[in-house]
Amino acid sequence: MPEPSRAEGQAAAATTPSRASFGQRLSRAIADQGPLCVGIDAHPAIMNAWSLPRTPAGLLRLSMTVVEAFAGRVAAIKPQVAWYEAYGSGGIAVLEQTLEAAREAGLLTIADAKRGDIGSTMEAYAHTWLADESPLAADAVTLSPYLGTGSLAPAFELAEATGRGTFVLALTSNPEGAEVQHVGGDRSVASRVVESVEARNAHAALSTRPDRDQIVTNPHGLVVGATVGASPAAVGVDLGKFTGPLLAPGYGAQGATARDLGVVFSQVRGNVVVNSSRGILQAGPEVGALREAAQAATDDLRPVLGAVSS
Ligand SMILES: O=c1ccn([C@@H]2O[C@H](COP(=O)(O)O)[C@@H](O)[C@H]2O)c(=O)[nH]1
Repeated sequence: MPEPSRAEGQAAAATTPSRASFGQRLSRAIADQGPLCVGIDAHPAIMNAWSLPRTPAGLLRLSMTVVEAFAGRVAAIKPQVAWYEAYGSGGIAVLEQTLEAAREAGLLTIADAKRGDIGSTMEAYAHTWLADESPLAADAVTLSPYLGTGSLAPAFELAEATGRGTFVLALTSNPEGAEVQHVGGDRSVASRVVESVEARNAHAALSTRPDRDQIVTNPHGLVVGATVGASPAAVGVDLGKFTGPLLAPGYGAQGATARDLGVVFSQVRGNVVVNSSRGILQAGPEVGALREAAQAATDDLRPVLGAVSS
């Protein structure tokens, strides 16, 4: 691996062809395709339902079918990195191929890697997911702030330098998340994470609020589960004031509905991307059936989360 450093980010900025920021690209994709993000989760139940072997070849078939089915039809795809790592080096090679195929198809990718470590190690994670020359570069990566949001700085810097994005776990969709994220009441752990990510967006200084076309340009987003109900306000998180994109897992297989999303994101329009993995993939393996499932989800979500015209 080439030496990752702060200088690398600056060098990358100098060589990256000028393109819209991740926030802009995602916001436009949501406006054009709707708020759905299809997750690639090679869960055994899905592999079995698709009659795929649980091998790198099966994983490749699943992944390429998702890219073929959804390029130009959903806002983004979110490969769950854990299911690629589960196959060792063969799985990582498939992830590289998947990210490349999505890039060529013009489909935005969010690598769900949930990385977070001390700053020096974070430089390596940042390089892996966010450097132009990395075979695993995605449009954005999910990050865990458990070692302190400041420790994620190498990823924030490289994302800003290369026009990519980050999504930091704030209020996750699993019920156990509350035991850590809600601590502190209206000055909760989650609210402090949100504050730090917002400060980083202000530092990136692309914009302070959606412009009149509801385009959110800032690169750093949050993961806020579709299942969290009215808890953001209760723990001091005002999503209406947040200026980056929001990634909402939990719709579909985890039980959250469009109505639930309307509660969580009542103050937010236009910059929420909603993940559904098993809920969509269970319609496969036929491309037509997958597209129908995605269209039904998009039609369900658009009235609740679509951009408002100004
Ligand atoms: O808070 C979180 C953060 C990430 N996830 C991930 O999203 C998908 C959800 O899959 P479904 O099949 O739609 O339930 C999965 O990769 C999770 O690791 C999450 O669910 N909640």
